[in-house]
Amino acid sequence: MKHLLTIAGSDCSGGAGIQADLKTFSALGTYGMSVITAITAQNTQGVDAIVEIDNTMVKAQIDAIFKDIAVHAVKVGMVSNREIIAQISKSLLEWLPPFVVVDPVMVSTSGHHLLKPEAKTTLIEDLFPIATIITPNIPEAEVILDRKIDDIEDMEEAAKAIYNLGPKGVLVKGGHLLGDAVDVFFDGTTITKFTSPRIHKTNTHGTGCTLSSAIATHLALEFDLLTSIRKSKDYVTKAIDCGLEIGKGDGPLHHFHHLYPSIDTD
Ligand SMILES: Nc1ncnc2c1ncn2[C@@H]1O[C@H](COP(=O)(O)OP(=O)(O)OP(=O)(O)O)[C@@H](O)[C@H]1O
Ligand SMILES: Cc1ncc(CO)c(N)n1
Repeated sequence: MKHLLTIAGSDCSGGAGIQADLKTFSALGTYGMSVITAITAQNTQGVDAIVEIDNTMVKAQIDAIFKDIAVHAVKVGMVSNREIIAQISKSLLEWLPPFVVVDPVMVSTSGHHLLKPEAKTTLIEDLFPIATIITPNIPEAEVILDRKIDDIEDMEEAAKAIYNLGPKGVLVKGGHLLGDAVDVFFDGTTITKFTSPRIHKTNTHGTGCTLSSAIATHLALEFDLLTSIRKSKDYVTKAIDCGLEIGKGDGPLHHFHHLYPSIDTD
């Protein structure tokens, strides 16, 4: 049994954040654990309120887990502010989990800052260099690089430029473009594109959280990086396609363990 840890924010409506991560870990047959960095009051329509957790409590949660339980991979999501980011970086450098997937969550679809704008530099300097892979969506890649991304060629250039900020791999996600959902990966030598047909459904709340947790899970299950991305994209595509009609806005994904019977969980 592999043990997965998410360090992220709570989404009380269960579609994104910690809740999406834990559902993904379970659906893929692993044991999930969580360090909560912030509590959000949100639903399928938007974010109403955010409370950040004190960084000493973030440290205490991380230490409580690592001093007792082996962690086979970590996913980092919403990290809110500079103090929390610096603490996570310090703690991960101390405990050294084998894989760290960083989803640089910044602004919710409804326009709320899930990362304080002044914390962007700390995110880049403290977390990118310890990441096995980082998974920005197009708006996040634009903020990281301070440039526009309009097409797949721009995504390729962005993946290469973000790679120079220190992660071992960069996946620029194409959910925000039109046409097929194309994600672009760069590992320092080769660009690889992952394409799936765009699903015309509104239940896409939490796609990014789900993809990054699934990548962390497949890495823990000892798949290589490219296979982990491919299997994770397949998981997200199926989970969107399963179509849950929950809430009045952008609904959540359906995490279906019986779609993935082939994963050996011993
Ligand atoms: N309508 C869609 N049909 C098929 N795949 C999609 C669709 N929307 C997003 N994806 C895929 O879902 C994954 C997440 O990409 P996306 O760009 O939506 O991330 P995100 O914006 O971080 O997600 P979130 O909604 O959690 O903030 C990518 O693999 C992307 O290609
Ligand atoms: C807690 C949380 N993390 C990440 C996202 C981005 O999907 C969100 N909406 N909420």
